[in-house]
Amino acid sequence: MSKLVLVRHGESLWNKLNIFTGWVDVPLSERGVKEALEAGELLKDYKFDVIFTSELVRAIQTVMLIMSKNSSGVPRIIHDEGRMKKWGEVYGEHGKNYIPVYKAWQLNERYYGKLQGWNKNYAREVYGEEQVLLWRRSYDIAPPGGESLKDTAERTIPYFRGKIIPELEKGKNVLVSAHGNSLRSIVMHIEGLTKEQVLKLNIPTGVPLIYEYREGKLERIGYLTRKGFDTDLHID
Ligand SMILES: O=C(O)[C@H](O)COP(=O)(O)O
Repeated sequence: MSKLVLVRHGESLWNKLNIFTGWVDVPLSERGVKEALEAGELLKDYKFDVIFTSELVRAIQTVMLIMSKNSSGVPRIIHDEGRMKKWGEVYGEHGKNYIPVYKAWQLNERYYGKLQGWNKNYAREVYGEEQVLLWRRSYDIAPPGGESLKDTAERTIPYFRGKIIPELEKGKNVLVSAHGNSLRSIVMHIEGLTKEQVLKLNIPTGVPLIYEYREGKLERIGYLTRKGFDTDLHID
């Protein structure tokens, strides 16, 4: 049996300012750093064999802060090409003692198009509460020039099935660091949620969501909190 741990990055500087972020590459806020360290504390005895993160710095920071508390090994970013790949090779015994970290644009946040950089309250004033909620939470309504959750799923799910599931099948424990909406699309897929249910699914920042992989199936264990497991997905 292997484990899958999904984590949404800690609060970013633009989450704090309530600004649509999408693919804008902004870092964690101080609170986000604390959230990531706290997630690391909760996960400190988990053994990870492989790590996946989006290419955005807030997800990379989160996973590295988590791993700074973890004793399973040293995370090492795997680069695909050029000098970064060649000159980053490791020789000798430490060549084996690391946890590979794969960065994938497919796990990036939903592309928010023309809304990137807009304050969410200002967007509500201009377009109305209901419209903005549909852009943020509906399954197939895309924000202007951006991706709907369905569009996002068209890149996250093939990656999840093609790269992440095979690691679980090999018996590896996997940590994935990504974003509110890229994770909503993955959780929708794992849990078989309907379009109506996904509208109400909000994934909290920095709280690990744990699954166990058994006989080809992912079984939810729950959100790992200081008080133990919260088994509810909180679709209200
Ligand atoms: O991209 C963003 O602004 C956030 O990461 C997620 O935003 P949302 O909660 O509006 O989908």
